[in-house]
Amino acid sequence: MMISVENLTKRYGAVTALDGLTFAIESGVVGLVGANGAGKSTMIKILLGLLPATTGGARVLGLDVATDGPAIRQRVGYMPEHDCLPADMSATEFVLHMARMSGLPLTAARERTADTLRHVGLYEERYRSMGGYSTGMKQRVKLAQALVHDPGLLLLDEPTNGLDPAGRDQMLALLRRIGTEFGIPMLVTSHLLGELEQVCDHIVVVDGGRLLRSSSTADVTSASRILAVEVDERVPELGAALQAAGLVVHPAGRQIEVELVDDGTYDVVLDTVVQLGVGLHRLERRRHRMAEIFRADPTLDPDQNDPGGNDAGDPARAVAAALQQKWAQASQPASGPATAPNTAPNTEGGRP
Ligand SMILES: Nc1ncnc2c1ncn2[C@@H]1O[C@H](COP(=O)(O)OP(=O)(O)OP(=O)(O)O)[C@@H](O)[C@H]1O
Repeated sequence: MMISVENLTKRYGAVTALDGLTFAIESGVVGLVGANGAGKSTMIKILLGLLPATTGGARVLGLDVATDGPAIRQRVGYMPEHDCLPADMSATEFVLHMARMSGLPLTAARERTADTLRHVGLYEERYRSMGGYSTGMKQRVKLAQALVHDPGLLLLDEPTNGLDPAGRDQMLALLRRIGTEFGIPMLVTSHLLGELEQVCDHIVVVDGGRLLRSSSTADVTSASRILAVEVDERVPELGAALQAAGLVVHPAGRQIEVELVDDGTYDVVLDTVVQLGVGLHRLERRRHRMAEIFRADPTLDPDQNDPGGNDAGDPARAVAAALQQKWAQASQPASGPATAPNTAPNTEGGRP
């Protein structure tokens, strides 16, 4: 078991940062998502054995956070949220220092430092002082120092914090590679659900210190009650014809999205396509995208709350009840066949 948390509560005086959380994660890339102040950093510090829980407990890689903190920190790589890099050191000096601190002998530490800096894409700049680094480069040094001792688990606190959209995408791609190619399990925190959806196998959502949901990404992004229809031509005419046939349709670029009423909806779409004489490329139930679950309510939309792709505007705190309802709606199994005949594979899955 990678992480198990049992009835975990953490209070700072009158502030309850974590409130009776229970969840367990076997392995893989796990996202811990919540608005700023939801308790994510507190959770990571408890998992590292750096901060005692008020009540309840947790185990990391089978070790008890209350008693095995040093052993956990030896086996786990930690990337802190805030800037913590000495400006006058180079990436090589710093990462080498951290490798030595974790107990690696000098030759092995030198080799691991060079390899790790290459993996995170910092090889060229490795001898420059970090004071001159961009935010993206600093985030990659922080990731490198977490990776350098070949940990059994990575705990990454807001690795995309402060990055522009391109920098975010690069960091997410890097994390995905570390998770899949190197097979290192990790817990990644973010206040942006949409970006965690891209890299995580499992998502844990916290709000105001309480657990809203812990489930696999595939469960959350279960099939929606929307049919995606793609034809080779005459898209607007098909939309109008489907509307005339009594269906609710939404144009979506070169596709049309049709609200699924029942199994008969498939027949109406197929008949209409045949009548128009156009070629059908795709007809299938679309999967939910996580960010979409928030979209109906702008205060819960992570992208709208973070329009510039940076943390200038903190997202509004999620409203627990509304959020829970949206999760529930999104994961309701819809009836009817998952795909219609003659459908192409669903190639979605990237960013909305
Ligand atoms: N040392 C502390 N003393 C008092 N309150 C604290 C302390 N650390 C955190 N808190 C409070 O606990 C709550 C959870 O904070 P935490 O930093 O864990 O949240 P977070 O989800 O990581 O948010 P952020 O991304 O902004 O760091 C917040 O209300 C915060 O103000």
